[in-house]
Amino acid sequence: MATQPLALLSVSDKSGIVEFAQGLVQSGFGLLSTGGTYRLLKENNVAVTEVSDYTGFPEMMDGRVKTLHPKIHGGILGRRGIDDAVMSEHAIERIDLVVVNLYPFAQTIARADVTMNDAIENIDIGGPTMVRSAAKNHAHVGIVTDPADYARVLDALGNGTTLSEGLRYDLAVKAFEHTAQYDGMIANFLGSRVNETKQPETFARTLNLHFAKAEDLRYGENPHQKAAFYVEPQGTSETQASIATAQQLQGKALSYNNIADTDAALECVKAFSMPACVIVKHANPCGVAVDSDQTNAYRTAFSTDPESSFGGIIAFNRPLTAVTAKAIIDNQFVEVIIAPSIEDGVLEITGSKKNVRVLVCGDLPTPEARAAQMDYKRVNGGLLVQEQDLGFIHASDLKIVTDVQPTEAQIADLLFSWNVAKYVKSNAIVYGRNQRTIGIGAGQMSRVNSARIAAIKAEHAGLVTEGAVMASDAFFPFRDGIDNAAAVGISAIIQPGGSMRDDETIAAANEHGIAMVFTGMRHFRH
Ligand SMILES: NC(=O)c1ncn([C@@H]2O[C@H](COP(=O)(O)O)[C@@H](O)[C@H]2O)c1NC=O
Repeated sequence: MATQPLALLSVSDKSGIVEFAQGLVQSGFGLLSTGGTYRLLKENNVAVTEVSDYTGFPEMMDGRVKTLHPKIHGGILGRRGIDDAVMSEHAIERIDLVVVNLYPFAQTIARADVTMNDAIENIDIGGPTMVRSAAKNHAHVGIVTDPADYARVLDALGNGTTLSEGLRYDLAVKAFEHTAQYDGMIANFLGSRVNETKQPETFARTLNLHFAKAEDLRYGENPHQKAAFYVEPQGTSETQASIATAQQLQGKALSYNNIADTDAALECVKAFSMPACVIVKHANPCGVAVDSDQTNAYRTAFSTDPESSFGGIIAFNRPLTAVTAKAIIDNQFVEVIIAPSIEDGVLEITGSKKNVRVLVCGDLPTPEARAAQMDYKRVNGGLLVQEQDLGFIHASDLKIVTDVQPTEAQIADLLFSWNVAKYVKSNAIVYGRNQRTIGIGAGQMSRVNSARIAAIKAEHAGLVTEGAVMASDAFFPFRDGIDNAAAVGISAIIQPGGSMRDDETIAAANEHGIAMVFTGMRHFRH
């Protein structure tokens, strides 16, 4: 074998590998490679030796054993200056650079028709073993696991075969992150099939999550708390149009609370198919409106609770127009505006207030096409995991339980208010009319108090509750909530039903001449 340093190339994703290999040869490396990678390089006239020729062992067992050989792992793991004699005794050459990406396990298990055998055969063994060997021995060896790094590695090599200590360390950390994610996926897949029939279950035996730090934040919920924002690596989730993938076009860095509130606003506005505006303060919508005219939607949402909207987060489900941007900037102090996209001229307008953060998130999925992600809530010593609440109610799902039947307009307003209530912290009461909120009562320990607060807020904003509809995220345990609604002129109510005392609340609604519908679905949000 040559005395020049060797690079070992063994990749499943072969994009860019030929050009990278050519660059490595130019830099002075001799190349070793496994079957498929070897053939591709050969076809492209790159000088390369097949691993099996170097080890003297053929690849065998349909590729289960290719690189698992002391001449490979000794060449990667050998400590230069300490293990030289033993390497030379066994004719082990130095392998100074390892370029490996792994069998496509994620893509394999994403297939609807995947079998257990497909999954097992796509568990890479030799690849991670080389990745880990090289990463462990990063004092001497470079490890490249991501084709996106080929260019910077060639740049860093210049015309030599040595990478800086800093780059080798960085690549080694990346390599261990890669194998950790890979093994986590395998454990999640197999661990959700531990029953006798190996049928998939929703929750695996252990939960292995992989998030990458997007940024350190100035502080957390409060200035004395340290914080950072971690996001799902792209391509590992079905997340569409999210705060994690949104692009910030203007304004200073988002804070911890900005991120949480923008998420709340964006997820709420996704619930509407018509043009809508949601204004959020402290994770609760404080004004929501649907209107074919976006500027009207904003003005109406704002008028629900101008006090709370001050310093709020505003989300739209349609491209932000310059007219709406001007209406906002002329009207209020706003922390964040997020929309699928912005029209020409918006940034000139919002830029007049330089601290206003403007984000675009791309097109939103339609309300019913949203894919449920998992929701995580940390408790001391544990993690609560559930599916995201994407339960959707149509007019045909409603059960009318009162003598008075709701009108079509009332049903439209009931469904609108119900959609808002889903995003309000429990106990949630939403008064609405004409596709807009009139008053919102959030986060109270008693439902009747949320109802009182919604009425107080409406009055405070100069809005009339007489004739409005009311949505309650959970059933009324007593008739007092209905009596309270009647006292402020509520004409129709939407609630899940299911209380022991449903008869009493239905009787109360009948007494007051209020139409009431049950959804059969609860939307607690804690
Ligand atoms: N078994 C082994 O010794 C082995 N060594 C390398 N691999 C993988 O084989 C793939 C490349 O194969 P090929 O060059 O034959 O297309 C890479 O994803 C690499 O991670 C192996 N495959 C699976 O474990």
